[in-house]
Amino acid sequence: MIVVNELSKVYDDHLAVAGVTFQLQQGQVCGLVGPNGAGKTSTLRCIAGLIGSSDGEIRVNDLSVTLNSAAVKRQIAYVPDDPPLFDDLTVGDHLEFIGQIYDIPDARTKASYWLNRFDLAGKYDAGATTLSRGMRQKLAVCCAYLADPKILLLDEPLTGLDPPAIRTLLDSVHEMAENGKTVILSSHLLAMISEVCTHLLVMKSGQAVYFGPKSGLVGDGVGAESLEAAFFAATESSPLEMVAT
Ligand SMILES: Nc1ncnc2c1ncn2[C@@H]1O[C@H](COP(=O)(O)OP(=O)(O)OP(=O)(O)O)[C@@H](O)[C@H]1O
Repeated sequence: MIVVNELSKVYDDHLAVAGVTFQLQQGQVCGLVGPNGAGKTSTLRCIAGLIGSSDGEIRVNDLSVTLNSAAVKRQIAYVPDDPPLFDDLTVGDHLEFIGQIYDIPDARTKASYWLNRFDLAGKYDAGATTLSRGMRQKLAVCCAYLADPKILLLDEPLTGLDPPAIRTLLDSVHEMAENGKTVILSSHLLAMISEVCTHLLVMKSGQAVYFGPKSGLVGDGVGAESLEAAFFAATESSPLEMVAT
């Protein structure tokens, strides 16, 4: 479970995240959307404990990200939009490394499973620097899945993926949620993420202009036929009008 309460992040004198509040339970998938510079990555990095928040509180399964940083990090996998792989390691080395540091039983078998699903098995011995952008993204997702975290933070994971990999990613996110994990998925590819999200957090200029179930923003009776239409409606209206209660 993730509880974010009045989160703010200031860089120098720039307010990147301005009092964002939301909660997610086990098994929920939250689509994090908003225009460029809205504060999505900053929010994810604060939750992952990679950068400090300037104000507010973040709790992960009842642990404070600030006070219990190490314990929280063990429960979270964060996949950034430009995964920082180790240049000197192969694809297989990356997964073996994750298997060792997280002490994962049957790590090799599980790694093979994810490599096969993401069509990366043929690259097992390839060096990280020889991978295409999409392959790097797939390897980072495989590493995150292998670590078997309770919480997955995926920052624009679809960027650079081919259509089969996008399908695999979306299917796997759905499966992760069914297995009780909490997932936050940031993306500009609204139509694609819409199918897997149970919740939406729409950000604009650092503020949450909507947080709530997807059904509160998209679908019958709420005015928006698609997440794209809802996105434009939410990001073009006043923040306070759209925050769910
Ligand atoms: N390290 C930093 N130092 C200073 N300003 C930063 C830093 N990182 C982000 N910002 C600023 O904070 C704001 C939010 O950036 P952030 O990367 O969180 O947005 P985003 O919603 O993820 O954007 P995008 O959709 O383009 O990836 C932007 O104005 C950005 O310029």
